[in-house]
Amino acid sequence: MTKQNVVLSDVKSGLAITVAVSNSSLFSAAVQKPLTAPGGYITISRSKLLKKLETGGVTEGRINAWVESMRASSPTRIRPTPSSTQNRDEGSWMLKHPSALNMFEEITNASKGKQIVMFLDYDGTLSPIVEDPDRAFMSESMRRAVKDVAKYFPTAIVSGRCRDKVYSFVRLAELYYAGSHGMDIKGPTKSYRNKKRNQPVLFQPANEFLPMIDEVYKALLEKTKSTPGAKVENNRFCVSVHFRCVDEKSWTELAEQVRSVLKEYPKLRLTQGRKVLEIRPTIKWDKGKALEFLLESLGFANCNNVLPLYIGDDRTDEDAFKVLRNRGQGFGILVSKVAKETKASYTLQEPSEVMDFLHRLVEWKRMSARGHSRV
Ligand SMILES: O=P(O)(O)OC[C@H]1O[C@H](O[C@H]2O[C@H](CO)[C@@H](O)[C@H](O)[C@H]2O)[C@H](O)[C@@H](O)[C@@H]1O
Repeated sequence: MTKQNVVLSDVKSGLAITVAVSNSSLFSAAVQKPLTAPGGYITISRSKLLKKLETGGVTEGRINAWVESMRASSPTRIRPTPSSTQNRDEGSWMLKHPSALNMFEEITNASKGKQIVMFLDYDGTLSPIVEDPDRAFMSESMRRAVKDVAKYFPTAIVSGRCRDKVYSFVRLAELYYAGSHGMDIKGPTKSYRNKKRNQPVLFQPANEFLPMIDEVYKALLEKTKSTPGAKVENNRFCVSVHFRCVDEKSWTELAEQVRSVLKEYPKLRLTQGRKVLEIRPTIKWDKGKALEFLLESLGFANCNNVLPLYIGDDRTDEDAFKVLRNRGQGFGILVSKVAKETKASYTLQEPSEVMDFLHRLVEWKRMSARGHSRV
């Protein structure tokens, strides 16, 4: 048996991550050739995974910097008419990160002889950003586009949300789902082609943090209830504290409330998203690791015959863009209307452009399949 693939289980002990299940049997659902991977084992040591990324303590300075960066991107600060300097900066940014629609041929050319694997973030990528996180629905047309993509390419949703929640929005059983920033991974429950039900995959490296996350969720609910508009969302292996509906004047106060709760939990850390602070375990696991895990489990460990495409709009998606850059494989595509520091290669402006891109990919695949059948 080779050590080629990582297959890690949702074992009760949480982090004893060695699994005796053949990779190909776990991931056969939406996978096409050449995805018949040999089974394999890899053990990731508990200590390596649990190595803290930083001390759990979040400094006041750091919190203030996050609040400042949220303010900088808030509509009250963005000037409606960009100055010439801004125009120039946006122009050079677009040269560095051109539109994935304009570069479509380059992308498909790079995929010659390779299997495209599609990774999609949810909020701000498949659904537009809205005020109420519980109402971030995906349009029917976007659902159809994703469904079509998954007919041709293994497709995963990689989200900061709780896996069940993101599944309830997407509702496509043929996809892979990596919820809680990749800390909760499940394979397709339905094969698109033969509708056969498969054994779901589970990988939950932060299992032992569940009681702590639950506790901190309750503490945050209590602590922030005095701040109008604040919303605390339980994402199972992480917690989000939303600033979007809070008066900007109270952002520092809300951030301070978060910090005061967090200082009791040195094993948890904070990251920042779009008007949200996210609390998660200090394990070395993020969306980038989830991407690698899925690629390896699909049989693409150390392979040249794969082209991963990852589309996302958030800071947390940068971990995945970085992995693709470091591998020198595939492309990160950032969804953004404004210039941002990013490791992505290309950009799309908004979810409607993401849908156009998915449509073009399906159309291109159909055309090339027809072309081949004529030869
Ligand atoms: O990784 P993602 O799928 O992008 O999830 C990241 C966070 O997305 C959600 O919050 C964001 O979208 C909300 C709905 O549009 C919006 O109200 C909020 O301001 C955004 O930050 C989700 O609610 C969070 O739990 C996720 O962590």
